[in-house]
Amino acid sequence: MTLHLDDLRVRHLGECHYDSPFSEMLAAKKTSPHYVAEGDRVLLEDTVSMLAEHGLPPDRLPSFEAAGPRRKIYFDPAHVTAGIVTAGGLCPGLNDVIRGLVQELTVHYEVKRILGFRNGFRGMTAERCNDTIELTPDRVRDIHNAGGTILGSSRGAQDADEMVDSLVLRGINVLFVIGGDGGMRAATRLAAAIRARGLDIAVIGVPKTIDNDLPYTDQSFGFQSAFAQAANFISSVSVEAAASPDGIGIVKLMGRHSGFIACYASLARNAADIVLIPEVPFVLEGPDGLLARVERHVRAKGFVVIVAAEGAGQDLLEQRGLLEDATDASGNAKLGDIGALLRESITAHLTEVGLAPTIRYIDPSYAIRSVTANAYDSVYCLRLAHAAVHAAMAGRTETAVVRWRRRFVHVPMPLIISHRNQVDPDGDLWMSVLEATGQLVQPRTCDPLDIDLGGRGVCRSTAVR
Ligand SMILES: Nc1ncnc2c1ncn2[C@@H]1O[C@H](COP(=O)(O)OP(=O)(O)O)[C@@H](O)[C@H]1O
Ligand SMILES: O=P(O)(O)OC[C@H]1O[C@](O)(COP(=O)(O)O)[C@@H](O)[C@@H]1O
Ligand SMILES: [Mg+2]
Repeated sequence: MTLHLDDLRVRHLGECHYDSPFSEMLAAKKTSPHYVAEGDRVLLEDTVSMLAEHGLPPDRLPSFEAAGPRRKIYFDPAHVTAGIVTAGGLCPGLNDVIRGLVQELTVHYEVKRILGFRNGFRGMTAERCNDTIELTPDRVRDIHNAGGTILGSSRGAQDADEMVDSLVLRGINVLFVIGGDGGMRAATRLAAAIRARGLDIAVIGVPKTIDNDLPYTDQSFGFQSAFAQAANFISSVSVEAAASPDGIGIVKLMGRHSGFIACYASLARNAADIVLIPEVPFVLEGPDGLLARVERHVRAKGFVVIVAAEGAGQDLLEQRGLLEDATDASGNAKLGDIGALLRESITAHLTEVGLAPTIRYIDPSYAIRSVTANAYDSVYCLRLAHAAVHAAMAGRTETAVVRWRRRFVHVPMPLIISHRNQVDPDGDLWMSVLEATGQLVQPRTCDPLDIDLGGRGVCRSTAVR
């Protein structure tokens, strides 16, 4: 999709007339390698060839508005009531973002009232109209020490008009939505309903996804903490598989349509022989199939470690009638169990060829996303929260704050949901995975002499990858 400068312009509620608390501090600031001045923009693309292809002068090149404080703001902070909602699956760092929003709103902008909606958008329905928590600096002081979200979260559709009523009822004029693709879709619809009624309410999104499936953002917050946790399970399964005769280690990791967690967790340990992701189809049978590859690994080095994203191989499950055509409350596809299919088909195949496999299968599931944010993600969450507050106070709306090529920028919300971020099979991440696992080459079988000498471990070097 080719984007033009105008596609990347964010919506404003109106002119900014109030002095911001940062006015003086910003007066002398200019763009530098470490700062983007408020009037400057950040390029969408970063290679010479992509930029040259546009054939445009620099000020017409597709670019994002820089995030950060403005000298003038739209809202009078004394008249702001802010709302915060967390939607969709959990992700490390949700509490860090909530805490950062509350601290920035109160400390610098001196906003007096902040309400957190309970249990996602559900808390914004007429039925649950009192489902809010008053958020104060005291209330949020220690919340980053726990995973999850103090507000709760949920899936399932809500009526946009009902949610607008709920905002009006509470006098909320600034709403922060921390959510994934579904949450950003809901926020976009909500913002459209607000616009249709001519209301002065800013809606700012902070994209959240452990799957890293939202575009126009560097790795989303919490992703690093989640894949670090996932990597621990790969280590466990590797140890188990290596210590078992004909050991088969399988780890199934979250990632519905995008295999980023599987890729990064595998690279973090560099212990996987095979990584399976939704973006790269594979077959089970035949000389190039997964089963033959697994057999070669087992014969070559005595064991094999497989990391599968939960969305991998769904076509194989469908062919076998193992896929129910169902969705969750938010309309997300319910997946078939690729881990079970691998476990069963590998056991059957290896038994048939005369091996005696020991299967070690781990599905850490929620254990990777319920953890607290690591230090890196905590910093990231805090800076996103600051950017979100600045954007809202400056009257931006239907806008997400993201980090793009290491700069914090504003992205129009419709772009964030325009497509899904996926691992590019032609990209350098997948190339790194192929290099690390050796999936490009066939595993070499051991020298018969090695085997005679009893060394199942003899070939456990990179030489047999
Ligand atoms: N297409 C949509 N239009 C409006 N609201 C949506 C849409 N998709 C999801 N939502 C709402 O957003 C919330 C979170 O969505 P969900 O897909 O469960 O998680 P996530 O935000 O993590 O992707 C749910 O309450 C859901 O109803
Ligand atoms: O929380 P649920 O409903 O069990 O869904 C699990 C799904 O949530 C995720 O963790 C994240 O999905 P969302 O970003 O849509 O919330 C997926 O990796 C996983 O498939
Ligand atoms: Mg989602």
